[in-house]
Amino acid sequence: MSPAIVLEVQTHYKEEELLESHEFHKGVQHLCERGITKVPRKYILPALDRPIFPKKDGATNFKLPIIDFAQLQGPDRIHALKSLSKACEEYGFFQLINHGIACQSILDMIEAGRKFFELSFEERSKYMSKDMRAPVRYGTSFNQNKDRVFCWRDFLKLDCHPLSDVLPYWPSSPTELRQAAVNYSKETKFLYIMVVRAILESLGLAETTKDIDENDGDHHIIKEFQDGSQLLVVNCYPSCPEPDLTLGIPPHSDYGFLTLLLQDEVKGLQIQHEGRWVTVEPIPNSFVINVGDHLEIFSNGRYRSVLHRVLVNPSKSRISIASLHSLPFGSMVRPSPKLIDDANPRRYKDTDFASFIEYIASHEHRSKNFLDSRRLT
Ligand SMILES: O=C(O)CCC(=O)C(=O)O
Ligand SMILES: [Fe+2]
Repeated sequence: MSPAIVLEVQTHYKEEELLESHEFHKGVQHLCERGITKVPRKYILPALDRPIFPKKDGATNFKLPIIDFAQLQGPDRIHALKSLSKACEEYGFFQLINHGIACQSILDMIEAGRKFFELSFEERSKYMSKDMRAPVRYGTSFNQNKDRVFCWRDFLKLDCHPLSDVLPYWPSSPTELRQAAVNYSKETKFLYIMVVRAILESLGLAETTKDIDENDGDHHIIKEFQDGSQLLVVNCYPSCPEPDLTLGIPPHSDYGFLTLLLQDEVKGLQIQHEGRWVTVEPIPNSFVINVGDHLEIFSNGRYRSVLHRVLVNPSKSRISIASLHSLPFGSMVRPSPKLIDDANPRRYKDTDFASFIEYIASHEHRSKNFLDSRRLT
């Protein structure tokens, strides 16, 4: 070992003598409040899993497809649906602009989320829970009960369905959090339903939105979407002294139907595209929307649930808010029969939310393993 590496390892050890292992379960924000200046070993990824930061002058020109929600609702819907379908097939992701949600609702939600992470650890820790189905859950890493290497993120998860049942459990501090999250969850749910309608239409499952309302057939399913579950996840990624040794969230795909993600102005989200990691540039007042595992299954593999991960920043902390939407807890997810024929045989087994929860609770995180377990070979 070179003297420089020996010195680095010694420094890591010294700082870690001050930390006991249970401290890692208190979260990254807590570690930063303790004043660490090095990433503890618990967070250091094996060399091959570490991110490579794009060189300043080597920034790629990657642009995620942009879908204009106003265009989707207007006379040019057919054209917008084609772009939507192309984005879901080729990227699994798109940015939605002109979505109609008031800027103030978005700012209020981000601000309330940020304030939650500024509370004292004692206050935050009231919401820690190992129960994956708890209506509110404050925690850290990806799956802190299973992860061998921790990741550099703390989270607050708020179950939103049905709102009247879960609301009394949500944090009462900061005082504005409940109201901001109620408004935000209702508005994102409405937007989600509108996007689902467009997605069904783009898959050729209805000629027009009007048919979706009138035909019972496959489209009583819209009702199922309306009754579906919604989870708000406030992700907090404190600034990190050695961002090239760790990740905010390791590569994963989202399990549900669609995720509507709000990122603040600090970039960090990367998606896997054509075999490389590309950074999603934040567009102010837009949503990043991605296809989840359930939509990949429902579309029989036509729309892709794509791996993504989060880089952390050496000087800025970052907040993102993911609104994860799925079918109701007990519903079966299966390829739509209309998308299966001789040329496109069924490619996935039926699945339900309960088996997903069971799967992740008992497996260490590894990329797309849940979806892989549902594939018919
Ligand atoms: O923070 C981000 O940009 C992504 C978060 C994410 O992937 C998730 O919450 O599933
Ligand atoms: Fe995700």
